[in-house]
Amino acid sequence: MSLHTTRNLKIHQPENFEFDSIPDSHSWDDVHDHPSVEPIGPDAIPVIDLNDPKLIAKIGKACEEWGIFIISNHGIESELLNQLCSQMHRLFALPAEVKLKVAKTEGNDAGYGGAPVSHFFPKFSWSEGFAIVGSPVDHAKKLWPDDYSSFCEIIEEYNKAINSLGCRLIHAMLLSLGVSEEELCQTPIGDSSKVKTAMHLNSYPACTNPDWVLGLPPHTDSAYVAILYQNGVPGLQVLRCKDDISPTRWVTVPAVPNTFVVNIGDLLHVLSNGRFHNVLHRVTISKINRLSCACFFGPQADVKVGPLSKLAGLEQSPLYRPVTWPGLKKIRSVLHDKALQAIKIDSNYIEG
Ligand SMILES: O=C(O)CCC(=O)C(=O)O
Ligand SMILES: [Fe+2]
Repeated sequence: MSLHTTRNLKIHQPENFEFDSIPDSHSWDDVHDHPSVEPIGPDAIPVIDLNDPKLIAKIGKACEEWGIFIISNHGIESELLNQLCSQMHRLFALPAEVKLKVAKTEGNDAGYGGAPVSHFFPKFSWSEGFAIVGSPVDHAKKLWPDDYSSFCEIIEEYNKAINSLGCRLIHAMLLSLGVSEEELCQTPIGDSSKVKTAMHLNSYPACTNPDWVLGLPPHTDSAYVAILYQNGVPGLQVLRCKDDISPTRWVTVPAVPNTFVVNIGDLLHVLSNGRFHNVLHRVTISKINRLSCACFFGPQADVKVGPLSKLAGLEQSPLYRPVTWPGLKKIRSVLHDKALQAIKIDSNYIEG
């Protein structure tokens, strides 16, 4: 088995997902640290219709209580989603040596490899990924020298559609926090020209014995918000902490056709002064190949994000120091899940 373990490419060659038995390198000890439960009863993940007249209130409640929700009636054509899915199949079906031509390199977030979060864990994830930041054309030319344009066209079309959906959702989230329509454009997050996206295509190969493998280990996302398309195969789980009814558990997010999953990342948790829940999530594996496309929305590199002054006013003091998106990613690359702790107003952490 050939393992690629350079800093940005913690991944093994894709053809080697066909193991006779799960090797120790891919077998996680703590997959069953908490029970996995179905999304029913009090654990039913909110489903929000974007045409709902009570949209703002429902989104605000879901962001506070769950940090994740499913959206329907989003207006993105199912034909475009099918085409995106076909392009993802086409990409991940390429021979390993072709995909490795576009492997991520030091200091470059774009390209083929594992998720950045993988480096904190001793085991390998059962997944491969391809990150797109800006145009994918240079990478696509290396992958399909004679036919790269169909991939780029679909990615571009999807990017446009998901961007306007993302900005619409961010606006609704800000309105739910009490920011007025007039104030929206004055905040960097409310000004859609200042919102930046990154797209992660993920493939989670089928596994005959999936009980002790993980597609992605537990993590929060650094961005404001992520919008996830999944190919009809469930796998994503979110952590719900112990409450009056149940112990701490992993709730499986359903894969409802023609919907997207929206989850809150660290930067919206900071901006909302801790009101919105940056939900911890992971990906489990099944006997069916799963594909997903996660689009992350965050501020331009030079924008500092701190608690909205409206929320961190007289009644509640600000909890966090302002931070840029690259700044937060850098702190996460050192401190992993303690990064937000480090930017708390009362922390002594000094950025290196
Ligand atoms: O594939 C998924 O369901 C989730 C992906 C994810 O969490 C990520 O890319 O950060
Ligand atoms: Fe994530």
